[in-house]
Amino acid sequence: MSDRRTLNEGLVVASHGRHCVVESPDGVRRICHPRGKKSQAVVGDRVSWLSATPGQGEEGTIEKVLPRKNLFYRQDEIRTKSFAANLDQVLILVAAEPEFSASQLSRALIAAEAEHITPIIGLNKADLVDNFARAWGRLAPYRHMGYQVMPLSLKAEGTRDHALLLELLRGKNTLVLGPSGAGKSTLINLLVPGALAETREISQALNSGKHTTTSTSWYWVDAERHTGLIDSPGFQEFGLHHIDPAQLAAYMLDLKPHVAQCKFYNCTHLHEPGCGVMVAVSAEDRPDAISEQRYRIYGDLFAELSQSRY
Ligand SMILES: Nc1nc2c(ncn2[C@@H]2O[C@H](COP(=O)(O)OP(=O)(O)OP(=O)(O)O)[C@@H](O)[C@H]2O)c(=O)[nH]1
Ligand SMILES: [Zn+2]
Repeated sequence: MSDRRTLNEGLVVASHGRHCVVESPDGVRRICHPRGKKSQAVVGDRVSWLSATPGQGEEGTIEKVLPRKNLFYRQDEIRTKSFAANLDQVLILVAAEPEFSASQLSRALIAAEAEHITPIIGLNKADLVDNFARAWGRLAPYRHMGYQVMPLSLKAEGTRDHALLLELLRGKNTLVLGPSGAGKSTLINLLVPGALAETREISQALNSGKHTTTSTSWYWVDAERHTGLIDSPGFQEFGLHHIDPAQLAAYMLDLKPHVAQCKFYNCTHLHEPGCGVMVAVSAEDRPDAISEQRYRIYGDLFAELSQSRY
């Protein structure tokens, strides 16, 4: 008997450990299993999949992952990498409180720059006036280096933030990242009401009985399925193991323009004479000065990434 199953295309909308949920162009979702190492897919991947052989129910197998535009790397726990593919932008959500970590924020921005994904920073809880002002001040270096920083008040009555966010996201695939308590769930519930509860149920059903780890999930904001929102846990440990320390300064947009001034082409910007980066640190008379804190983050990351190479 010949195998008359046909190859289909689909989008990976969730990953639960070994298996994925693949959505067909008609919107039907089914569980698919990767055939081998080469067909290990992540959320956002376009894949070719085969419908199930008799006896396997409605499930399918992933035969091939189609070429990716980009792949967003980060590290959840030690050694556990997780990613999303084919992103247009990353919305990094922080809040007036709890106080955000500049180091975590910088790591997320570097990961995005390394894959040519546009980052946007959202600062939530504008209603907490004093803390908001402080957090807004702490974001000054990021505004100066050209990032869009959006003030948000996601819990407030009214539709202002909703409309602004819809405009920002329209027609794009956006990964939402943020530390615990920043308002990620609030944001997703605002844009895709009911989605999170549904995901939790599916995840529990798939992992019946087992400890359910939250996983990366894709949501459609619009009925036409043009605007994708990807929710991904794990902002705390942001591993950048894939980044070459020699490239680090190029991914930090406040350091980048100064690198060209360095005397040595392989300058590490840590101790070399004639370093263009070092002279710009805290050079308050200059509009393109690098803040002490950002330079410290650079030094810490450089050491961390250099160590993981050996
Ligand atoms: N004051 C204020 N509180 C907000 C705002 N938006 C969200 N919150 C509150 O902040 C808390 C955290 O919001 P969540 O949406 O659960 O945050 P999260 O990022 O999903 O956090 P995790 O579930 O821990 O990952 C909740 O108590 C929200 O009600 C806001 O604009 N202002
Ligand atoms: Zn230098």
